[in-house]
Amino acid sequence: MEHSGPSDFERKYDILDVATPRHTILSGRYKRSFAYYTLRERLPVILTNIIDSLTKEKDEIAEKYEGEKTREEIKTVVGHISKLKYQLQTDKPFEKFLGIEQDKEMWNIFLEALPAKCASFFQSAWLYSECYMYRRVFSFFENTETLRHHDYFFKQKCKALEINAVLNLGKSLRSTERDSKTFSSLLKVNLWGNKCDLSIIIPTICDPNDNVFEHCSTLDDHVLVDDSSRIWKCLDSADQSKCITVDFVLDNAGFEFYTDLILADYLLSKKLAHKIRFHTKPMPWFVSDVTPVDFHHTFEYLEKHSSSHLSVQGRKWKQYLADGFFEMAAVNYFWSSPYEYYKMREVDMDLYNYLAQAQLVIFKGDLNYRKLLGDKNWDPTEDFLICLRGFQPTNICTLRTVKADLICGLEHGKAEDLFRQNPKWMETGEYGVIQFMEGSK
Ligand SMILES: O=P(O)(O)OC[C@@]1(O)O[C@H](CO)[C@@H](O)[C@@H]1O
Ligand SMILES: [Mn+2]
Repeated sequence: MEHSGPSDFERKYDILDVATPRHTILSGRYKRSFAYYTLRERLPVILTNIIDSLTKEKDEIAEKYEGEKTREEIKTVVGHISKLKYQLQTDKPFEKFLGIEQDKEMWNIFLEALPAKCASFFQSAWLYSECYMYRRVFSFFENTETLRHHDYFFKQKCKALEINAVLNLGKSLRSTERDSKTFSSLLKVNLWGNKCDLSIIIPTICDPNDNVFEHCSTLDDHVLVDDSSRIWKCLDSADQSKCITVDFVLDNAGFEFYTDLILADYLLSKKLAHKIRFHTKPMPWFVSDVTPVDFHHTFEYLEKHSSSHLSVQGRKWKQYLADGFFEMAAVNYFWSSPYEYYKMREVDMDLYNYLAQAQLVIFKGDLNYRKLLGDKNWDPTEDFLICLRGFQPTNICTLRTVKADLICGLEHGKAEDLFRQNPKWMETGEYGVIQFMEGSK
């Protein structure tokens, strides 16, 4: 096929018809990157879907909030989102936050520090553009009078909870032993729970007919790094005379969060931990991420479920919350900032020290992985320690299905094999990693 020259868009916005060069920050500048595809194709659709849901549900929303005033504000917000979509599609520069955003100082300091030539959607690091878009959308709602608490992703997150896979998993949980093999199986169920991410709808293990445990064991050759045994040792050998805390930096609501609760329950019931702390997002984030409302809604949903498997779990976990064995950590805006985690000490030392109290911090999902590594096209065999660039508050691990084109810690030749099988293997969620790093003493 004759190679067609650069399109007007590529010429106008200086897009290079290449994949992301090795050791380079992921960016929409590289046409053959997942960043470009996300910015060009996926994010405009996500913005359009928000506009559509606001338009279709305006009567229901007006009813829920303040009638005519809310209708007017929906119109205003739709206008803002339409303008944001235009800015995204024409590579406009990021704008400072000028409203009542609680974290606007942190965001404006970040935006001011960006070199002007890298401060627009396609010229910036993909991570910054994507975080900026979701943060900007929420600012339109938080600067209204009647829509400040409206979660425009809530219905989709509820659908991700009300699926048979939750019931299937609840039923398929056998009596679980306190051993590394069972622990590893539960880590893998949790890992594959991350495939259920609403920002990209892919054939997932949320198939209602799946027996999740059996399905997961067939995927073992898709776990590209498996540090399960090191994670087990980190917990199994912990000093039981101390209060052993495990933190979950959560990702997606729905089935994935249910698998987090299953794993958390196992850690408590087998005395691998005495307290579990959950970190949520302070606003609707990347479509599926858990907010405090989603967190509590999940417990209510389970408790009221017609299946005794789920209602017993819901009651037990609500009691864990009441008794302090489960704790939802205080909302922290760092989790909806654009900052990579190696910058946490500089930006929020209190959070870094808070995480340091835990025996283990479990980072869930792909966006957390991108922030751990810093959205850089590392050599796939690069050591996880190098990529973390000093972010070692305590022992950490990541449970991540591969949904973005960056990875580290692979055996030599593995990435090349996978690219030969499918050049898009890093975008499908078909592969995953369970990576561990000791905390720095
Ligand atoms: O953090 P999650 O929910 O696992 O995945 C989030 C995410 O990977 O989904 C999209 C597909 O890659 C990206 O835009 C974004 O980083
Ligand atoms: Mn997510």
